[in-house]
Formats: sequence, structure tokens, C-alpha cells
Amino acid sequence: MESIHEKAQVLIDALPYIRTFHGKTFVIKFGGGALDGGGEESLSFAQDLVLLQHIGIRPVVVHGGGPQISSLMGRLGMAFEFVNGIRVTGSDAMEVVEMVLTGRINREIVTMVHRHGGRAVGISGRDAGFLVGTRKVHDGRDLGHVGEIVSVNPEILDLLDRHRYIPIVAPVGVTSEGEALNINADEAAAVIAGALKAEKLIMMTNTRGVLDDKGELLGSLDREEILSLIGRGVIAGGMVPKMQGCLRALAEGVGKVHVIDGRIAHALLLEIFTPEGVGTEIVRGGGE
Ligand SMILES: Nc1ncnc2c1ncn2[C@@H]1O[C@H](COP(=O)(O)OP(=O)(O)O)[C@@H](O)[C@H]1O
Ligand SMILES: CC(=O)N[C@@H](CCC(=O)OP(=O)(O)O)C(=O)O
Repeated sequence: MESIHEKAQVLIDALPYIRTFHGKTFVIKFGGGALDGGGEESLSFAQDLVLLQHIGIRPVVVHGGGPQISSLMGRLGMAFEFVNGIRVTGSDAMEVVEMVLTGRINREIVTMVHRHGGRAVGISGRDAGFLVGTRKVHDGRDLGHVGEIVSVNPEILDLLDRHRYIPIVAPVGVTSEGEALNINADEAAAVIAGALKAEKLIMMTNTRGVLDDKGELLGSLDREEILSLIGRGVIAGGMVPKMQGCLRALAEGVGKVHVIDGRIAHALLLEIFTPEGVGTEIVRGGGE
């Protein structure tokens, strides 16, 4: 953005979107890979959140922290293992997971929002019975304290929204007996977006969006195309649970899903307020 004319044009172009999205809920998942410990890009993300709230959008942030958990486990001399992108979580690992997600990353994001004049409250799924779940069993294998969400109680979010606080959610759930559960952050964001019937679910990650087999960005995808790309192995690794979350959110009534690069400054605003966007948008297939 160079001249005042260009800046004005950006604002003029954004006006119809601002009207459309007024009062709507956007669930924004900020992945651990996109969070670099408070660098410029992370700060621009916090700035964008504050701006979205100012113009009447209701942002709900769900953050990850997988790389940061692995890093601390490594420093503590603990081995870690993933099964299909899900961390096998014994009791010691659960202690580290909660320490990093709720104790560190959640605090960092709240602080970043405050540095930009916003008001944020950090919660985990353990607060106010927000995310209640059960232990997940994967292909008959016990994964320890890994959770699957059974119910979302949005009361705490309504309360925060009424007082104009941005909720920052750590993906830790709780069983009905009070045991902590480690929930994949993509899954948590998708389930929360579905429960809130959010207008948008925006996945901020560490790649430009979903890429094809030549590494080119795919601007728009529907369910059939995603299933085909997974089948051909073009979508792999951590992108598979992300896509499953995106499809689940759409099936549960979320308007549209976006996968964007959280390392790009102001990626959130560019995706929401420009017709071309910067990442991949995922839409319902024709006829649905
Ligand atoms: N087709 C694809 N397009 C983009 N990324 C892909 C694709 N297939 C696999 N990936 C991998 O998925 C990663 C994103 O998932 P993940 O690391 O779990 O992110 P996050 O921490 O944000 O949840 C990318 O960095 C990339 O290595
Ligand atoms: C069960 C499970 O795998 N939980 C994840 C939670 C964090 C997460 O999902 O973080 P990203 O979004 O940064 O990957 C984990 O332990 O790594």
C-alpha cells in the first residue's frame, strides 16, 4: 500500500464486506507453526483481530501449539509420538501440553491483543464446562489423554461477547470426571465453529493455503476435490486433519472455510476483505 489513494480504495472496496459481516461470528484458528513467539506477523494478527471486533465482527480465536509442545518435551528429554497427526498423550505429556497451551501460548496471544488496545480473555475448554469430551480411541489404539469433543457450552463466549472481550481458546478439554483432554486444535476450532454456526472458519497455518502436486496454490476447493486430493496423497500430513475439520465445519452449517498463511502480515484482512483473497477458500459443493 503506497499512496493515500490506494489506502482509500482498499477501504472503499472493504465496505460491502463490512456490512455483510456485521454481527457475524468468525472462528479463527491460529496454528502453532504460524506463531513465532510474538514476531511482527503474529502482532499483525492481533492487530487484525482488534480491527475486526471494532467493525462489529465477533472473532473467536482457537490456537494451536504443537511445535512448541514438542520443543519443550524435547528439552525435558521426553520422547513424543504422533499417530495420523495426533499426539499420543500420556500423563506426563498431558502436563506439558496444558502447561504450553494454557500456560504459555494462550497468555502470549492475550498479551498481543492487549498491546494493540484490544480486550481479550484466555480460556481453555476446562473453563465453565466449555469443551466436554471423552478419550479418543484411534484404530483400537489407546492414545492416552487425547480427547474428542462431545459437547460445547457456548455460555462463556456469550458472556465475554456481551462485555466486548475477544475469547482466546486453548484446545484443552475436560471429561465429565474433570480429567484434562488434549484436543487437536483444528478439530477444536471446527467443532466450535459448527456449534456457533459461525459465518467463517479461518485456519491460519504455515503454508500459503492448500497446494497442488506442483506446489501451486489452489484458490478454491469443494468437498469432492478435497477427497480426491487426499486420495491421491497430494494433501497429506497435518493438512489431512485440517481438511477433515474444514469439511466437518461446513457440514455443521459454517458458511465458508479459509486456509491462509499466518506468517504473512495482515493475511486475515487480505483474505476477508479482498475478492481474490490470499489463500484457499473451501466451499460447499454444488447442490448442497
Ligand atoms: N497439499 C498440501 N498443501 C499445503 N500443505 C500441505 C499439503 N499437504 C501436506 N501439507 C503440510 O501440512 C502442513 C500444515 O499442517 P500443520 O503442520 O499441522 O499446521 P498447523 O500447525 O498450522 O496446524 C504444511 O506445513 C505442509 O507441510
Ligand atoms: C491431540 C493433539 O495432537 N493435540 C495437539 C494440540 C496442539 C495443536 O493441535 O497445535 P497445532 O495446531 O499447532 O498443530 C498436540 O498435542 O500437538
